Amino acid sequence: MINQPLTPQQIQQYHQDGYLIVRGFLSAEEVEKLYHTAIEDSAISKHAINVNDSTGKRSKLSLWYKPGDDVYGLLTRSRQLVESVDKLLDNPDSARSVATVCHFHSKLMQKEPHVGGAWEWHQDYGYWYKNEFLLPDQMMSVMVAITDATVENGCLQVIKGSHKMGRVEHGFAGEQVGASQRYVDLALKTMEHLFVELKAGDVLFFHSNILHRSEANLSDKPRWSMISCYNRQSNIGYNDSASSSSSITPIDVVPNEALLTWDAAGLLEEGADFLSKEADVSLK
Ligand SMILES: O=C(O)CCC(=O)C(=O)O
Ligand SMILES: [Fe+2]
Repeated sequence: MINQPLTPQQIQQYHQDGYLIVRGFLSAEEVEKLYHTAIEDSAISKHAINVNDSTGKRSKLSLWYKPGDDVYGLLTRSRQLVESVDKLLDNPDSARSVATVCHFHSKLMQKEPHVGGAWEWHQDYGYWYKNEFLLPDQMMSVMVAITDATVENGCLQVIKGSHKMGRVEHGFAGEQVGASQRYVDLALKTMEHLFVELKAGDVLFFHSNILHRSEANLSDKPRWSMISCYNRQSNIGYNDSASSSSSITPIDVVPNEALLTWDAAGLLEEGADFLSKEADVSLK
């Protein structure tokens, strides 16, 4: 894992564009460990949820709230990741800073070859608004590429700078929540539409209000990624009961080397708070 703070230029770029790519964030050895766990840990497949897109293609994801001592938990809790997030989130109380970064949830996105479905244009805050979080600048997502993500296998797409629009109206699109097509079309008149291709080990930080989508995976290659969502402790989700308050519990930060050197646990079979589809208020 790289071991250096984000630069002022990177921070400025995030605020301007609504996203920031950090290439080579993870080493090949770290990516290998994450990939093998994704394939081998039975908790991941056991708790996978299928989400259909509007054409009936199926995306698989496993979502959990409390980050544990498994390799994914150690990554989301790593000093490098948490300090980077801290630099990017709005901070009402600069004195406390890193100690106020919380983990809302993480999900392992499994876009399988030929099967993995598309995601409609949306803002993550389109979902989270329904959880009654009030402050979108205190929330963000971090996508870690576990495999290469390309145009062919359905990489993420963003509308650069669209986070500055604030929250856009969302409605249902199949089993997903989608942003108002009218506002997406208007945004695309002046803002740049970009395909975010990532190499395994690259990391994409993105604002909760940036408009993003992805296409189905029509290729022979899997597109796996982990998306971790972070929140500042001061931002209370008043309708966030499902997450047993993980979103306002400061992260127990671990050293960067924990991912490779600690004796990682499995993703807990029993008692781990994986999401079931029925429990998600933002999908209702
Ligand atoms: O994995 C993707 O392509 C997008 C998923 C996404 O945006 C989400 O789950 O909020
Ligand atoms: Fe999203």
